[in-house]
Amino acid sequence: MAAQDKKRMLPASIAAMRSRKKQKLGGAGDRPVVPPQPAKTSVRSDTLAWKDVSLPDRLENYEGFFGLEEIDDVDVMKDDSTGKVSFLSSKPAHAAQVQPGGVNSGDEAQHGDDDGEEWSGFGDATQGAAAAAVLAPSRKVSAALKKPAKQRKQTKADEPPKKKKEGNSTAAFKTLTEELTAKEADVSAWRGLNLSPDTLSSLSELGFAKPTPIQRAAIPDILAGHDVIGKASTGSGKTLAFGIPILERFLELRSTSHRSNGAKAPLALILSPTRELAHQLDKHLTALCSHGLEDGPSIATLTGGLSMQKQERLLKYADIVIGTPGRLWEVMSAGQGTIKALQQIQFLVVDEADRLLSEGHFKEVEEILNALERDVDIDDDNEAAEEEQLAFSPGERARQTLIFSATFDRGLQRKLAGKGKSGGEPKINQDSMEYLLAKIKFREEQPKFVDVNPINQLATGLKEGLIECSGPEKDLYLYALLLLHRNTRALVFTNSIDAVRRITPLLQNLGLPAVALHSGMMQKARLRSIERFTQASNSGKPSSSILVATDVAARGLDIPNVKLGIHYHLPRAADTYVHRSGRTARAGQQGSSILICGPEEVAGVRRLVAKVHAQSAVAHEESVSEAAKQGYYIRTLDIDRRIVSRLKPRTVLAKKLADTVIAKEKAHKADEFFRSAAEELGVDYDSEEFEKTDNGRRGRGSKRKANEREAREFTKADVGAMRAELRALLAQRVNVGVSEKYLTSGGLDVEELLRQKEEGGDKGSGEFLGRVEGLGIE
Ligand SMILES: Nc1ncnc2c1ncn2[C@@H]1O[C@H](COP(=O)(O)OP(=O)(O)OP(=O)(O)O)[C@@H](O)[C@H]1O
Repeated sequence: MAAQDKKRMLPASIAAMRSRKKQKLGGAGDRPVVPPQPAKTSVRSDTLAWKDVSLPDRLENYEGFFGLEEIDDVDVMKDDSTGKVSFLSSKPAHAAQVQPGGVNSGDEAQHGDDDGEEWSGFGDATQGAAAAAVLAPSRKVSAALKKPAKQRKQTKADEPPKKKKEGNSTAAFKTLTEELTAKEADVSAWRGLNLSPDTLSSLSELGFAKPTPIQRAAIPDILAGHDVIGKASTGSGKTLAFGIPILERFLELRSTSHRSNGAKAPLALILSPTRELAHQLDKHLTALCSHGLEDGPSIATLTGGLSMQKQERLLKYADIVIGTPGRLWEVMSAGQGTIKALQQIQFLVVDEADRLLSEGHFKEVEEILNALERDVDIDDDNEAAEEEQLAFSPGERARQTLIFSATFDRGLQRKLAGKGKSGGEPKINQDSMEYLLAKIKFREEQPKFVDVNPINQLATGLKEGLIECSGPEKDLYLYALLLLHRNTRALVFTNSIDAVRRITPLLQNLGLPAVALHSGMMQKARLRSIERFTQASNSGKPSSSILVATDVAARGLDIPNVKLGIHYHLPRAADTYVHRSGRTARAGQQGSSILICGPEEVAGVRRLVAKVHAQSAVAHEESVSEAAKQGYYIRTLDIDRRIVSRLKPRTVLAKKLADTVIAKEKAHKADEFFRSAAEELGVDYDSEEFEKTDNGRRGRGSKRKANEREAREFTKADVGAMRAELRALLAQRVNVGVSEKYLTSGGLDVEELLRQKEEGGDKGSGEFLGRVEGLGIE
């Protein structure tokens, strides 16, 4: 951009600055007091020491804007009557030409003479700081602000962040790490993988005596520099299957490279489909990298819901970057040099790859993959800097791509395993995993496909069963199941946020320790829920904790000792069933997965579960539907319905209470909304009148609306009375029909009932308990 162009644009930018300043100061009369300053002389704008301001890497939306310059310590004077502007500086720039008479000449002069109004910056600065936008030929002009450097709040922006120690990132996963920190183990079983002493000592401290099958199979291939697509059942240690080789490479580079403590290009980028999983990955890798290591890699986790500035700062100094696609793309697009830094990663990991493509992530994943390609976004004028940056990573090699999941689309699996049908290229569905794989530039033509569970996608310690009941009875059966698993960590899956919002208070009203998790919650509340859920039974003796969640909790979450997964709503797809069920029976433990189905859902769910079990058909080249036909038949659990029906009055009341509170909150919010809308329009709003009009409408949801209306009309006293009644019901013993022992408000005395059973007590009660606890399928 020629100096001439800058000069001609300045007046407009100053006008823009001036009008903003007026808004902020409320006119000249409100001008802040300017402290004494060194003598300043008038200089020409084009002779000032303008400095380039670095801009975000991607500027698609800036409409021709291609440069920004700033200047500090300059006062701008404007004559309101003539529009004439002059610049006063205490330290004229190298080439600054002081003008006789103190008035600018050149283009600025056409704005008239100076009448002395002093422009003193933008309100919170005592010294003016100006910045001029340098534009493309469209000649649009705008102005931007920057406080003088010395006045900028002393943030730690320019300092490398303190290295995160294990446990610092989010309290939510603290307990997870604590549980990881078991006793030191003999790690001789890892020897064959040729890991460094540092990594072995870390594994020993974590108590991981031997590699899991996916670790044993994938680590050598990754260390040998191959691209790897890894498939293994849920809870089988996939995180460390890619985490250990990343740590190995870090250690290798650390001992030979010029990596310093300053800003650097990251070594690995890990994409995660959910925020919770991203934070958990952080926790697992932090645990791996901080045990037994003096100076391990720095990890930055970029997820929505938390401070973007802080995450951007951490990113500058990170060796390993973990991110959800939305936030990562936001940071990449807005950052300065972020894309270039990320283009230098040596590992790209796509965790839970199939999920990344669903639920609206696809576009961002595609953008990220495009941007990561090295020939994209290279600024021609800046080739030298580019080369310098690329040279920064010593021994740089082409990026390795690692893709992991417990579930891959069957057709793709066959293809990856080299069993794909020969013949013409099939049309690739744009939302498919295959499409993603086509987008990724693997370093090898054929990535290694490592499948350690070709036959079984589900953990071996998992028991499955279903409970059949009518739709409206689902709450009742859920309550009964949870009562029967009183001292258990249980996860309840629903298909909607509304259901989580309804079921959580319902269970709480029934005295159960339920917490909610869904994507509509604030990020901090999400982490708090996981923390509460995780901590509840870490106190020593078993105690129950219940997480009611949408499928945001279905993938990857590694919460120890979850013994029961309940599908309150049926999973919509086979892979969702696998991942939901995979929250239990992890790392070789036992667990149960129970589906609560309406009568019309049973046939479909049987097919879905059979399909999951029929994965063996893929391995054996049979058709899945054939295998499903003769294959796995999920058992219906035999619950004593008479006993469950005795829990009905309390469940109905607890539901009514929960619905009342929700309806009142909803009404309050709607009322606020209409009131402020009416205010804006200048019309009267009468909520009762509005209600009457609304009542007149019939159609879908009118019964629900009628219930809501009824619930809204309950007074405080009504609600109080309902609570009292519920308390009384919960205090009553529920006769289990055949035993001296009862279900009470404090829950079920399972031990006592089981003891009775063992002692040959009443068979009926024991049957009820025994069948459900053991799922009747042993
Ligand atoms: N070698 C090992 N020995 C013992 N435990 C291990 C080992 N490797 C990992 N683990 C533990 O196993 C648990 C499950 O690991 P991880 O979360 O990596 O499973 P995953 O395969 O990624 O599961 P998902 O498919 O559900 O995401 C974790 O608690 C982890 O600490």
